[in-house]
Amino acid sequence: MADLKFLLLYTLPILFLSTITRRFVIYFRDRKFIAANGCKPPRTIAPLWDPIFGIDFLVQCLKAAKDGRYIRFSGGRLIKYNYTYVIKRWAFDTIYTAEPENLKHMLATEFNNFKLATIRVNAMVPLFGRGIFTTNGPEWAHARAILRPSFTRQNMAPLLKMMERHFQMLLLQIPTDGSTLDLQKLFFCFTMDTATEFLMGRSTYTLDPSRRTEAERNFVDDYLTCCFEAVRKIVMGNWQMFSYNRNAGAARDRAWAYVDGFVAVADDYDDDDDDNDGAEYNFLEELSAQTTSRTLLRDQVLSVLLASRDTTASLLSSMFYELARHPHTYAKLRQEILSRIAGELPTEDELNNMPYLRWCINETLRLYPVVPGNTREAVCDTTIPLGGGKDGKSPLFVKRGTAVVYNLHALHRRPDIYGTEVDSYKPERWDGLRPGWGFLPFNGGPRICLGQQFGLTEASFVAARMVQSFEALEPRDDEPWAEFYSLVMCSKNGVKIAVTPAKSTVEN
Ligand code: HEM
Repeated sequence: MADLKFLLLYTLPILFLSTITRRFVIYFRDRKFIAANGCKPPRTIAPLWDPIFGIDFLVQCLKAAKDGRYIRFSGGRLIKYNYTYVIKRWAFDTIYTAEPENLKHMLATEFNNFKLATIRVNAMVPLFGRGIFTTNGPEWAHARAILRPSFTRQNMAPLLKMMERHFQMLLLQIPTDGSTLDLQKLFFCFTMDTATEFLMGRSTYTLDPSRRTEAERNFVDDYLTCCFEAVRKIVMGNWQMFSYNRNAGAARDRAWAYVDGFVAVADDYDDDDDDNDGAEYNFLEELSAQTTSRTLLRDQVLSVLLASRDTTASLLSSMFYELARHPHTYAKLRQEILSRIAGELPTEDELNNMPYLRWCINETLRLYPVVPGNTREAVCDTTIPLGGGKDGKSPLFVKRGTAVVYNLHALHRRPDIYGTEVDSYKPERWDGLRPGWGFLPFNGGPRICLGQQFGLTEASFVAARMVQSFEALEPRDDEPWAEFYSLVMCSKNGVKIAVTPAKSTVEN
């Protein structure tokens, strides 16, 4: 009884007072910071029916995601709210932006003031380990430093040879009798096969069942289970800490064990080794010269697999979705490619010197950014340069821990950067266009995509080989574009087309 009296008389009031004092201190500290940095209140605070948890906004997001239009929905809000707005909930604010200056500030100029979103890191680390894609600060810098040499020293010739072997398998899956195929499915298999061979020296052979073993089949299944689980956790946000998925845990253990097998023998690879599967280049072998930590090697391999496989497949799928619907563009692209490399395999130099091909790729990445939405979290009290004040031209205060969400759907459709008809697929708009921080398919600043050149070369190679192999494409799907958005964005309905084979093709 005496204890309760003590609690009521002293402890609770002290707790209450200290909370109030802390709030005051933070409030005045924030005011001082805001004044010193010239920050103004947000130009736009999006209205919420439920200002406590923002349930109404959450329901709208989930409904849009279910209908395959989440990115269009969230990008549309940014366009409506002048490219930067704030959602204020009881416990926290979130800032949304599609302003090039804000992005440059956050991703480059003030890089150290922002980190990857905690929700993403918490969702992915248990499944993919602590690789470049899931870490921040010195741990990320170390990962980037040991991975960079493998990308900068890359001689693409052996990789193009490897891609051609897998492309031959892809060709065998394409019916030439005018029947319908889903090209997206094939592209995702192709990039799984090339990425695994590039990274571990042994392909998963999803396009070549005659060479695929049980181990590869299981690895692909387990890897996909981990990807789905990561997305599920990201969608659950902070509630993910209460979720437990035994199947995903078991899939993770098997996938790690599979990669560990390659890590263990990385030092022993040589060109004549059967285990090396005839691979002309081995990433793990290169990487093992940078570090002896097997865990680190495995985590980096899984991170790069994640970063490379779905991204390139998504770009190729969206590109052929549009090319099948724009026969004139396809004919023009064919003309460029055949005029330079009619009956031969393309080299890296040739691929890098075909302007129309690059315009088609850029236009695809503009309309269908592979990673269309992303988030950074403030690691300290900081600012972004635009979005404050009545005209939105003043800096906006970003409190430590606040998430800043950026959306490429809105950024890539800004009429002030891209002119008219921003929703149409027009590769010609890239003639002389230099959008700078208004075009961010590979991100920017110190965390810019490490595999940009690899991804562009692989996409260009496959596009050129498709164009050499097929005279015309025909869309076989009347559905309007709907997004399937998991770790990357692709078409919910696949890319259903039919092909007309070319009269003459490449002699291998
Ligand atoms: C069309 C193809 C690709 C696109 C559009 C793309 C896009 C991106 C984007 C947007 C990021 C930043 C993600 C973030 O910070 O949240 C990123 C990071 C990364 N990408 Fe790519 N990527 C592509 C292909 C590749 C390929 C083929 C590889 C490897 C072979 C690769 C390796 C990486 C790595 C290692 C990172 C992490 C960089 C870091 O955090 O420092 N990417 N990529």
